[in-house]
Amino acid sequence: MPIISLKTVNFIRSGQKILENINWTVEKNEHWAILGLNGSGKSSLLKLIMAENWKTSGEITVLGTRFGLDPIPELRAKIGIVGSFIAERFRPDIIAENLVLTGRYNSSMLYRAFSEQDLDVARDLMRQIGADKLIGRIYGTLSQGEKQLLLIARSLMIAPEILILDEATNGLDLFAKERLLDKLHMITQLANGPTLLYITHHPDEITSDFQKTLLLRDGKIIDSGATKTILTEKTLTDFYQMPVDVERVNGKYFVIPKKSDT
Ligand SMILES: Nc1ncnc2c1ncn2[C@@H]1O[C@H](COP(=O)(O)OP(=O)(O)OP(=O)(O)O)[C@@H](O)[C@H]1O
Repeated sequence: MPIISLKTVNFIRSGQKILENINWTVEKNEHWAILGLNGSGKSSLLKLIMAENWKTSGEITVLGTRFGLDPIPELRAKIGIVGSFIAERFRPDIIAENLVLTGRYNSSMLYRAFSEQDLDVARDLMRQIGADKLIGRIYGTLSQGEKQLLLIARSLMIAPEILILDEATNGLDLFAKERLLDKLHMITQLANGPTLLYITHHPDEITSDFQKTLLLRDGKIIDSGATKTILTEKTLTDFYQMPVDVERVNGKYFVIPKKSDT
């Protein structure tokens, strides 16, 4: 049974069709990249899956929860999210491991009493993903890359079944980006690790960890399937509606707009 199923889903706001006729299924441990230009509906799609947006019509089932029929709060506790709209929710003076611990309560502050043992669990998680140097650091003083790493540790606090990364490499330099992709690779190797949904503008970030890719344009799925059949010159030229070349270097896909002769 798929862990995510969307059938003829539409999402309309302010009279605008933001997502139209979305049909998509995700199987457990099938990691997906979602590629689209600005405003194509990528964030709206992930917010639908997390029930932060509510569908206008169609059927959505995520981890066995049928939207509109089953309770949603338990579902949210099974989905981890990393993205700038989460990063902005924390006070700059929060200590790194305390921020990681907030993941357990799906909140941006620690409202409840917590013990040193609780913080040890958070610290262990930070060590597991190679963020040990951040233990004891103040969130507001961290670099973009360090903040992203912390948010990944936070999202793993609940051992999520689905981990959504929304433009997680925003603001990262070349090497920090590579380290983050390596961390994601580590996560795909975890026993009982989450299924990843990786939202990006950049095809070169779609590593071999992402077996499937979905192309979104103007709120519609233009194509989806095995990454190697999607990230081709023909499919991407149709998708971008601009001629592009696709080059593979060290297993990465680089998409280069073709220059016109004039
Ligand atoms: N609640 C809303 N009301 C009105 N319009 C909305 C709403 N939410 C999203 N939109 C519009 O829907 C479109 C898709 O937005 P969305 O944020 O999903 O795109 P995106 O692909 O994530 O873009 P980006 O790559 O720029 O982050 C945009 O034109 C946006 O302005």
